Amino acid sequence: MEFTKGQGTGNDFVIIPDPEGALILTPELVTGLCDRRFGIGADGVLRVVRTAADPELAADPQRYGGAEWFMDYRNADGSIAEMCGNGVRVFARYLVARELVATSEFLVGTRSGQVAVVVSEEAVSATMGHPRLLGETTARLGGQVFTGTAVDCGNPHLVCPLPRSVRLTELELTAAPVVDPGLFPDGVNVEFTEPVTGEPAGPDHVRMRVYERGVGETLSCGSGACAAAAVTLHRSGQAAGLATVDVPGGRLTVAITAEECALTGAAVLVAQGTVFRDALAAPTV
Ligand SMILES: N[C@@H](CCC[C@H](N)C(=O)O)C(=O)O
Repeated sequence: MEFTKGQGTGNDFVIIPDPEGALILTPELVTGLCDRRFGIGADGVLRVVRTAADPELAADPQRYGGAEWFMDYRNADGSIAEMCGNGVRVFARYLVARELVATSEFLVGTRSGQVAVVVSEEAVSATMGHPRLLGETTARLGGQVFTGTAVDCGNPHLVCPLPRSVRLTELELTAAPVVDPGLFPDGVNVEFTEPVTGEPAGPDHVRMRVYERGVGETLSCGSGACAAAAVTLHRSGQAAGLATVDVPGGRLTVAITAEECALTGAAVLVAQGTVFRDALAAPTV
Protein backbone atom coordinates (compact mmCIF):
# COMPACT_ATOMS: atom_id res chain seq x y z
CA MET A 1 0.00 0.00 0.00
CA GLU A 2 1.47 3.37 -1.04
CA PHE A 3 1.63 6.19 1.50
CA THR A 4 2.89 9.73 1.90
CA LYS A 5 3.75 11.27 5.25
CA GLY A 6 3.04 14.94 5.93
CA GLN A 7 2.84 17.40 8.78
CA GLY A 8 1.28 20.77 9.52
CA THR A 9 3.04 22.59 12.39
CA GLY A 10 4.04 19.21 13.78
CA ASN A 11 0.56 17.60 13.59
CA ASP A 12 1.50 14.58 11.47
CA PHE A 13 -0.49 12.36 9.15
CA VAL A 14 -0.18 9.24 7.02
CA ILE A 15 -1.81 9.99 3.67
CA ILE A 16 -3.29 7.02 1.82
CA PRO A 17 -4.38 7.51 -1.80
CA ASP A 18 -7.66 5.72 -2.52
CA PRO A 19 -9.08 7.64 -5.49
CA GLU A 20 -11.69 5.02 -6.39
CA GLY A 21 -12.80 4.40 -2.80
CA ALA A 22 -11.73 0.74 -2.87
CA LEU A 23 -9.92 0.62 0.49
CA ILE A 24 -11.70 -0.51 3.67
CA LEU A 25 -10.00 1.68 6.24
CA THR A 26 -10.60 -0.29 9.44
CA PRO A 27 -9.76 1.09 12.91
CA GLU A 28 -7.09 -1.67 13.15
CA LEU A 29 -5.43 -0.49 9.95
CA VAL A 30 -5.46 3.11 11.20
CA THR A 31 -3.97 2.25 14.60
CA GLY A 32 -1.36 0.07 12.86
CA LEU A 33 -0.32 2.87 10.50
CA CYS A 34 -0.23 5.46 13.31
CA ASP A 35 1.74 3.33 15.77
CA ARG A 36 5.09 5.13 16.24
CA ARG A 37 7.02 1.90 16.86
CA PHE A 38 5.20 -0.87 15.01
CA GLY A 39 3.91 1.28 12.15
CA ILE A 40 4.78 4.54 10.39
CA GLY A 41 3.67 6.80 13.21
CA ALA A 42 1.22 9.70 13.03
CA ASP A 43 -1.51 11.62 14.82
CA GLY A 44 -4.00 10.55 12.17
CA VAL A 45 -4.70 9.14 8.72
CA LEU A 46 -5.95 11.05 5.68
CA ARG A 47 -7.61 8.83 3.07
CA VAL A 48 -7.70 10.62 -0.28
CA VAL A 49 -10.88 9.63 -2.09
CA ARG A 50 -12.66 11.08 -5.10
CA THR A 51 -16.01 12.43 -3.89
CA ALA A 52 -17.76 10.88 -6.90
CA ALA A 53 -16.33 7.43 -6.14
CA ASP A 54 -17.97 7.11 -2.72
CA PRO A 55 -21.71 6.35 -2.93
CA GLU A 56 -22.40 8.00 0.45
CA LEU A 57 -20.62 11.22 -0.56
CA ALA A 58 -22.07 11.23 -4.06
CA ALA A 59 -25.56 10.91 -2.54
CA ASP A 60 -25.16 14.26 -0.76
CA PRO A 61 -24.18 16.67 -3.55
CA GLN A 62 -25.23 19.74 -1.51
CA ARG A 63 -22.58 18.96 1.09
CA TYR A 64 -19.71 17.65 -1.00
CA GLY A 65 -20.71 18.36 -4.60
CA GLY A 66 -18.32 21.22 -5.31
CA ALA A 67 -15.26 19.35 -4.10
CA GLU A 68 -13.57 16.81 -6.31
CA TRP A 69 -11.69 15.27 -3.38
CA PHE A 70 -12.88 14.17 0.05
CA MET A 71 -10.66 14.01 3.12
CA ASP A 72 -11.56 10.90 5.11
CA TYR A 73 -9.88 11.78 8.41
CA ARG A 74 -9.22 9.27 11.21
CA ASN A 75 -7.62 9.84 14.61
CA ALA A 76 -4.64 7.68 15.64
CA ASP A 77 -6.91 5.50 17.83
CA GLY A 78 -9.00 4.63 14.77
CA SER A 79 -11.92 6.93 15.60
CA ILE A 80 -13.55 9.17 13.02
CA ALA A 81 -13.59 12.97 13.43
CA GLU A 82 -15.63 15.53 11.55
CA MET A 83 -12.84 18.03 10.92
CA CYS A 84 -9.08 18.36 11.03
CA GLY A 85 -7.74 21.84 10.27
CA ASN A 86 -4.10 20.80 9.91
CA GLY A 87 -5.14 17.61 8.14
CA VAL A 88 -7.04 19.50 5.46
CA ARG A 89 -4.04 21.80 4.89
CA VAL A 90 -1.67 18.82 4.51
CA PHE A 91 -4.28 17.10 2.30
CA ALA A 92 -4.34 20.17 0.04
CA ARG A 93 -0.54 20.22 -0.15
CA TYR A 94 -0.65 16.56 -1.20
CA LEU A 95 -3.26 17.14 -3.95
CA VAL A 96 -1.15 19.94 -5.46
CA ALA A 97 2.15 18.01 -5.16
CA ARG A 98 0.64 14.94 -6.86
CA GLU A 99 -1.02 17.13 -9.53
CA LEU A 100 -4.45 15.79 -8.58
CA VAL A 101 -5.84 19.33 -8.87
CA ALA A 102 -5.20 21.84 -11.65
CA THR A 103 -5.04 25.00 -9.51
CA SER A 104 -3.71 26.09 -6.15
CA GLU A 105 -7.13 27.26 -4.92
CA PHE A 106 -9.89 24.67 -4.61
CA LEU A 107 -12.45 23.05 -2.33
CA VAL A 108 -11.88 19.96 -0.19
CA GLY A 109 -14.83 17.87 1.06
CA THR A 110 -14.84 16.99 4.76
CA ARG A 111 -17.45 15.49 7.11
CA SER A 112 -18.02 19.01 8.34
CA GLY A 113 -18.70 20.43 4.86
CA GLN A 114 -16.50 21.97 2.20
CA VAL A 115 -13.28 23.79 3.05
CA ALA A 116 -11.73 26.34 0.68
CA VAL A 117 -7.95 25.98 0.49
CA VAL A 118 -5.19 28.16 -0.94
CA VAL A 119 -1.80 26.50 -1.42
CA SER A 120 1.43 28.49 -1.73
CA GLU A 121 5.04 27.41 -1.41
CA GLU A 122 5.36 28.61 2.19
CA ALA A 123 1.92 27.92 3.61
CA VAL A 124 -1.55 26.48 3.14
CA SER A 125 -4.71 28.36 4.19
CA ALA A 126 -7.98 26.61 4.89
CA THR A 127 -11.21 28.58 5.22
CA MET A 128 -13.93 26.84 7.16
CA GLY A 129 -17.08 27.75 9.04
CA HIS A 130 -17.19 30.32 11.84
CA PRO A 131 -16.38 28.72 15.25
CA ARG A 132 -19.50 28.64 17.46
CA LEU A 133 -18.97 29.60 21.09
CA LEU A 134 -21.28 27.46 23.22
CA GLY A 135 -20.75 28.61 26.81
CA GLU A 136 -18.57 27.94 29.81
CA THR A 137 -17.70 24.66 31.49
CA THR A 138 -14.64 23.13 33.16
CA ALA A 139 -11.79 20.71 32.56
CA ARG A 140 -10.03 18.96 35.45
CA LEU A 141 -6.36 18.20 35.01
CA GLY A 142 -4.47 16.59 37.88
CA GLY A 143 -5.82 18.31 40.98
CA GLN A 144 -6.73 21.55 39.20
CA VAL A 145 -10.00 22.70 37.70
CA PHE A 146 -9.84 25.11 34.75
CA THR A 147 -12.74 27.12 33.37
CA GLY A 148 -13.10 27.12 29.62
CA THR A 149 -15.42 27.81 26.70
CA ALA A 150 -16.92 25.03 24.60
CA VAL A 151 -16.48 25.75 20.90
CA ASP A 152 -17.91 23.96 17.86
CA CYS A 153 -15.51 24.08 14.89
CA GLY A 154 -17.27 21.23 13.12
CA ASN A 155 -15.57 19.08 15.77
CA PRO A 156 -15.84 19.75 19.51
CA HIS A 157 -13.37 21.85 21.51
CA LEU A 158 -13.00 23.20 25.01
CA VAL A 159 -10.64 26.20 25.26
CA CYS A 160 -9.27 26.95 28.73
CA PRO A 161 -7.33 30.23 29.06
CA LEU A 162 -5.02 29.63 32.01
CA PRO A 163 -5.13 31.79 35.12
CA ARG A 164 -1.99 33.92 35.61
CA SER A 165 -0.82 31.61 38.43
CA VAL A 166 -0.39 28.62 36.06
CA ARG A 167 2.21 28.36 33.29
CA LEU A 168 1.44 26.44 30.10
CA THR A 169 4.76 24.57 30.33
CA GLU A 170 3.83 23.23 33.78
CA LEU A 171 0.77 21.31 32.59
CA GLU A 172 0.93 17.53 32.71
CA LEU A 173 -0.91 16.46 29.55
CA THR A 174 -0.19 12.74 29.60
CA ALA A 175 -3.80 11.87 30.44
CA ALA A 176 -7.05 13.29 29.08
CA PRO A 177 -8.47 16.26 30.99
CA VAL A 178 -11.72 15.27 32.72
CA VAL A 179 -14.76 17.05 31.28
CA ASP A 180 -18.55 16.89 31.66
CA PRO A 181 -19.57 13.81 29.62
CA GLY A 182 -23.11 15.18 29.38
CA LEU A 183 -21.81 18.21 27.45
CA PHE A 184 -19.37 16.20 25.33
CA PRO A 185 -20.95 12.79 24.74
CA ASP A 186 -18.54 12.08 21.88
CA GLY A 187 -15.46 13.43 23.66
CA VAL A 188 -13.71 16.75 23.13
CA ASN A 189 -10.37 18.28 22.16
CA VAL A 190 -9.10 20.39 25.07
CA GLU A 191 -6.90 23.45 24.45
CA PHE A 192 -5.04 25.40 27.13
CA THR A 193 -3.84 28.90 26.29
CA GLU A 194 -1.76 31.68 27.82
CA PRO A 195 -1.09 35.15 26.39
CA VAL A 196 2.17 35.88 24.57
CA THR A 197 3.36 39.23 25.82
CA GLY A 198 6.03 41.71 24.70
CA GLU A 199 7.30 42.52 21.20
CA PRO A 200 6.50 41.44 18.53
CA ALA A 201 3.36 39.91 20.03
CA GLY A 202 0.07 41.68 19.46
CA PRO A 203 -2.88 41.65 21.84
CA ASP A 204 -4.46 38.59 20.24
CA HIS A 205 -1.43 36.35 20.38
CA VAL A 206 -1.56 33.21 22.49
CA ARG A 207 0.48 30.11 23.16
CA MET A 208 -1.50 26.86 23.11
CA ARG A 209 -1.14 23.22 24.10
CA VAL A 210 -3.77 20.67 23.21
CA TYR A 211 -4.97 17.25 24.28
CA GLU A 212 -6.67 15.83 21.19
CA ARG A 213 -9.60 13.47 21.35
CA GLY A 214 -8.52 10.13 19.89
CA VAL A 215 -4.81 10.99 19.94
CA GLY A 216 -3.39 12.53 23.15
CA GLU A 217 -1.17 15.59 23.38
CA THR A 218 -0.09 16.70 19.90
CA LEU A 219 2.28 19.41 18.72
CA SER A 220 -0.55 21.32 17.03
CA CYS A 221 -4.27 21.26 16.27
CA GLY A 222 -5.64 23.48 13.51
CA SER A 223 -9.30 23.41 14.48
CA GLY A 224 -8.13 23.86 18.08
CA ALA A 225 -6.21 26.97 17.01
CA CYS A 226 -9.40 28.30 15.39
CA ALA A 227 -11.31 27.62 18.62
CA ALA A 228 -8.56 29.27 20.70
CA ALA A 229 -8.51 32.30 18.37
CA ALA A 230 -12.30 32.70 18.64
CA VAL A 231 -12.15 32.57 22.45
CA THR A 232 -9.15 34.96 22.57
CA LEU A 233 -10.91 37.50 20.34
CA HIS A 234 -14.17 37.10 22.27
CA ARG A 235 -12.39 37.81 25.55
CA SER A 236 -11.08 41.08 24.12
CA GLY A 237 -14.59 42.03 22.97
CA GLN A 238 -14.22 41.10 19.28
CA ALA A 239 -16.41 38.76 17.25
CA ALA A 240 -13.98 39.00 14.33
CA GLY A 241 -10.28 39.75 13.87
CA LEU A 242 -6.85 38.22 13.47
CA ALA A 243 -5.17 36.05 16.09
CA THR A 244 -1.80 34.33 16.25
CA VAL A 245 -1.58 30.95 17.94
CA ASP A 246 1.84 29.54 18.83
CA VAL A 247 1.88 25.78 19.32
CA PRO A 248 4.81 23.49 20.20
CA GLY A 249 5.12 22.68 16.46
CA GLY A 250 5.16 26.24 15.12
CA ARG A 251 2.85 29.20 14.46
CA LEU A 252 -0.68 29.36 13.05
CA THR A 253 -2.60 32.48 12.16
CA VAL A 254 -6.38 32.61 12.28
CA ALA A 255 -8.51 35.27 10.57
CA ILE A 256 -12.11 35.29 11.73
CA THR A 257 -14.91 37.18 9.98
CA ALA A 258 -18.66 37.17 10.65
CA GLU A 259 -19.08 34.06 8.50
CA GLU A 260 -15.74 32.31 8.21
CA CYS A 261 -12.50 31.27 9.82
CA ALA A 262 -9.25 31.07 7.82
CA LEU A 263 -6.41 29.02 9.26
CA THR A 264 -2.91 29.52 7.82
CA GLY A 265 0.42 27.86 8.49
CA ALA A 266 3.10 25.55 7.16
CA ALA A 267 2.08 22.20 5.65
CA VAL A 268 4.84 19.92 4.41
CA LEU A 269 5.18 16.48 2.82
CA VAL A 270 8.13 14.68 4.36
CA ALA A 271 8.24 11.15 2.94
CA GLN A 272 6.63 8.63 0.64
CA GLY A 273 6.87 4.88 0.37
CA THR A 274 5.25 1.50 0.62
CA VAL A 275 3.77 0.08 3.79
CA PHE A 276 3.66 -3.69 4.26
CA ARG A 277 0.12 -3.94 5.52
CA ASP A 278 0.39 -7.47 6.97
CA ALA A 279 3.39 -6.46 9.09
CA LEU A 280 1.61 -3.62 10.90
CA ALA A 281 0.00 -5.39 13.87
CA ALA A 282 1.75 -5.05 17.24
CA PRO A 283 2.48 -8.33 19.09
CA THR A 284 -0.30 -9.30 21.51
CA VAL A 285 1.65 -11.12 24.30
N1 LIG B 1 -5.52 17.78 14.65
C1 LIG B 1 -6.74 18.17 14.09
C2 LIG B 1 -7.98 17.71 14.80
C3 LIG B 1 -8.15 16.22 14.59
C4 LIG B 1 -9.47 15.71 15.08
C5 LIG B 1 -9.60 15.73 16.56
N2 LIG B 1 -8.63 14.93 17.24
C6 LIG B 1 -11.03 15.28 16.89
O1 LIG B 1 -11.23 14.12 17.26
O2 LIG B 1 -11.93 16.11 16.78
C7 LIG B 1 -6.77 19.60 13.62
O3 LIG B 1 -5.72 20.05 13.17
O4 LIG B 1 -7.82 20.23 13.59
